Amino acid sequence: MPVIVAIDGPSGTGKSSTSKAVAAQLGLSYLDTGAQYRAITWWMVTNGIDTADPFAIASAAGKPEIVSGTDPEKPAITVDGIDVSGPIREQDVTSKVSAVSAVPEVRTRITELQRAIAGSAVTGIVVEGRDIGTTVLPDADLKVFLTASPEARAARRSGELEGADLHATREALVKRDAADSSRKTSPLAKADDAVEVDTTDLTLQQVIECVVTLVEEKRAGR
Ligand SMILES: Nc1ncnc2c1ncn2[C@@H]1O[C@H](COP(=O)(O)OP(=O)(O)O)[C@@H](O)[C@H]1O
Ligand SMILES: Nc1ccn([C@@H]2O[C@H](COP(=O)(O)OP(=O)(O)O)[C@@H](O)[C@H]2O)c(=O)n1
Repeated sequence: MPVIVAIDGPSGTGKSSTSKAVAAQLGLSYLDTGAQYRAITWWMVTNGIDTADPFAIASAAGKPEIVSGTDPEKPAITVDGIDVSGPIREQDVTSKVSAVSAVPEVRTRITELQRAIAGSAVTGIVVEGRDIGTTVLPDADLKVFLTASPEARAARRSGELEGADLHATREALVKRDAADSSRKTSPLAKADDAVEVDTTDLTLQQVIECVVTLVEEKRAGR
């Protein structure tokens, strides 16, 4: 039976790094759902859609064709055949993604894609995001909710960007968490049956081992 693992949590808690490593170690597929929301946001920006106008976003939501790779060793994402893995990480997209992903028509479209990808994973899949355990895959075999202090998350994120200001990074993270947690449609939230792991004082390796153990316990029926 394929194993379905949902990993949710705010930005910088270690979802992507942990999910990729767990999937690679256990021979599972991997899906970065944040990259899909970033990709649709990139398309809106590139096509001159006003990201502050939910009606404009809603009417364009069905237009871009988003294709996600599921190999944890080389995650890939294209929009209308264009590789957008670089551009979707740029500041402009990061600052607009919460507004775009709050639009119900966007979420319906992307959620359908996510369910189709998860349903076709032969050995199973690790899917990471904000609403995977609560909305996208409520019947997942294992749900993990990662947390970490805003200070630790900001330090991790600013470590990735040359010349990043720690204070500004922290403010931007907290603002995005608030927008993602307060939207009406499938907000960032811990599912009741998710295992919460606070990664503030854990190394990435410790978090990976913890999640691998949880998956193995589930597979063994414990
Ligand atoms: N437990 C950890 N301790 C220290 N650094 C970490 C830890 N987990 C992840 N990181 C680093 O923090 C950054 C953000 O991690 P990432 O997996 O992208 O988080 P998320 O997907 O939740 O935003 C990456 O540079 C990653 O290497
Ligand atoms: N399942 C998901 C995943 C991401 N998102 C949105 O996409 C944004 C970017 O997600 P991400 O996982 O790439 O963000 P980081 O953790 O990399 O900073 C989030 O801030 C949410 O607004 C969402 O709404 N639902």
